[in-house]
Amino acid sequence: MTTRTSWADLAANSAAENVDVGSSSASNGTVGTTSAAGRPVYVPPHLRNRPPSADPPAPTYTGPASSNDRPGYGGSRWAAPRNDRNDYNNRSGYGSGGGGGVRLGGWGGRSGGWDRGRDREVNPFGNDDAEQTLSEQESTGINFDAYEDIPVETSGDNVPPPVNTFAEIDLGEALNLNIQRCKYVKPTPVQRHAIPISLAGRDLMACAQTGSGKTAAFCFPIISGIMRGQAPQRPLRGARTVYPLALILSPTRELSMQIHEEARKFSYQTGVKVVVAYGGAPINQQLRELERGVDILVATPGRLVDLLERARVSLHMIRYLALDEADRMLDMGFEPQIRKIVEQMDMPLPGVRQTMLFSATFPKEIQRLASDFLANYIFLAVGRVGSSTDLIVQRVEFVHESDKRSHLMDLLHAQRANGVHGKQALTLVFVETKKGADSLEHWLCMNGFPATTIHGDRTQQEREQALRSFKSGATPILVATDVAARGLDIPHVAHVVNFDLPNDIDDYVHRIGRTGRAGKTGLATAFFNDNNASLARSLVDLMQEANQEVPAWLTRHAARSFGGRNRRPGGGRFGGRDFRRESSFNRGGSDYYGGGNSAGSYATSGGYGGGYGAGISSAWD
Ligand SMILES: Nc1ncnc2c1ncn2[C@@H]1O[C@H](COP(=O)(O)OP(=O)(O)OP(=O)(O)O)[C@@H](O)[C@H]1O
Repeated sequence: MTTRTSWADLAANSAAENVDVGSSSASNGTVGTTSAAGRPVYVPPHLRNRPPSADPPAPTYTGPASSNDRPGYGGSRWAAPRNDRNDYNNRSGYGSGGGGGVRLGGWGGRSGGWDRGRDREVNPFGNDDAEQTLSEQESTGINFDAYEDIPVETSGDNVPPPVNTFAEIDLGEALNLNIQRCKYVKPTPVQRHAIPISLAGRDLMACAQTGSGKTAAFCFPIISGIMRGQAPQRPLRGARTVYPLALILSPTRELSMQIHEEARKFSYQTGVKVVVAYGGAPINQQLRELERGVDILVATPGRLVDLLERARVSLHMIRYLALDEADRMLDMGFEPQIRKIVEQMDMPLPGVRQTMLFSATFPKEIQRLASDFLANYIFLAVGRVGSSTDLIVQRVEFVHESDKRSHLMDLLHAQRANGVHGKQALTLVFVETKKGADSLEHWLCMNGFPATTIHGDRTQQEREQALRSFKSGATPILVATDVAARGLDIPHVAHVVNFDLPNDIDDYVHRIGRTGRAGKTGLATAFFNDNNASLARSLVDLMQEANQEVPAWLTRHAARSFGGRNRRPGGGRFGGRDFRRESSFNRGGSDYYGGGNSAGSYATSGGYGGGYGAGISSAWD
């Protein structure tokens, strides 16, 4: 099913909502797990990790459900099934089919902040008065029209319909208030589709443009699900083992920190506690934070494996698993660690937990791997790199290796002369190696352009300091390796320069996506030479899709090149398309993408109507 979506149309529907649209530039949360995140009040060990005392008594969650408990489409896995949409007020928890009206009652598990009798919850919005926050914050005015006509494609079995407004979805009052505090007036296209899918309890593989709000798309259903679910009874395995209910994995420390900051804002005063754990920072501090209680754990894979091996974290109670930048998490480097976490520890199986995979790119071979983690999932594709919107102007210039520095200098001088290089206009320069990053930074500084670097050889403290200095505009040029290519949401990045182009077109997509975010425009310049020949064809394809001007010399390069890994026929307007379309599922000849009903034949021929990963994999073996 392909639907056309107009954000402009949605503007009319959001009249009932009274705040202006804006990005979350209100962000001023603390970075990492500093003690400022909450002033601890002593809690005896036997009372730790217990649901807050104000919670109503609730039925016990007794660990992974039996196969009979696995819900099909239409109900959350973690709440009592709800047949009558009117009786939710009588229940302490309920499943949501998504798409209902605003409901204020029926939230069984939690209400209010997690600080009750324990830690004090620091206001991540930096302002204790919510009303004041709403009225006083300056609107940053996301350009919703920019997303008009964005192509959306969904496939899978019984896809829940999208929503037009947050008000249509029953996320819970406390979360709705935080959405307002973030100044999110209406859902972005990926949120319109992904949130109802997740609220319906479905597994999801979602591929949506950079900067289009994927973080909220997976955070909202998780927070909402934990809020409405039953208060868990964590096993008493060891006083020091903690049992998060949701796990969000991301490939880099900085991205984990950013997701943590966002999730803390979304979960403010909901009773849901978010903790982050990542490498390079003192583990003891993170352990202390975990001991104070955790519902949602945001982590990088390496640090999480460490915590699991020390038996300080158990995944036994995981109800929600989200992988951000999922294609990166499953590529060569990370896959063994991810498999260990997801398949070899004590995490509930696919179909028992709910799994959500998000990225702006989803190569088919990675989809194949990823589907091991999913059960009867829905594939969602929403646009690609500002594709139909031209949010990012892409320029490619032929620059010999030896001329790159002087060429960069020319660009920066021109920028300065044109006034683009003001305090708020930041330039992100991608290079291939850590050594190259240091040496370019040094050279820029020597030539009067304040720059800093972020790469894997710097200490975590240095990395964080560099990012802070760049974000604040104190050092308006950041020279980075691919460690900064994914996920980082830095307002005011006006220009991304690919000083060294990556070998993979998907990496290019993520890099240039550091600008032109949330409806804003940006510029991406790439230095191309003969060393980048293998990228030529996919670069031309991508630029054409995005209505960019392609230089004739690049088209000639593309005509000469053979494509290889980077040629992705059929990718079309999206960063990926459901690989099941071309797999053995199609052998029966049924077009299960035509609509919800045809999925029946898909399920039958594919043999996983029951919604289990094993069925999926056997179908292509
Ligand atoms: N509904 C909304 N209304 C306004 N702004 C939003 C909305 N949802 C998200 N945003 C803002 O859009 C920006 C980009 O969001 P986010 O970082 O989640 O993008 P992403 O899709 O994860 O990008 P990437 O692919 O680069 O990781 C953030 O500043 C976020 O606060």
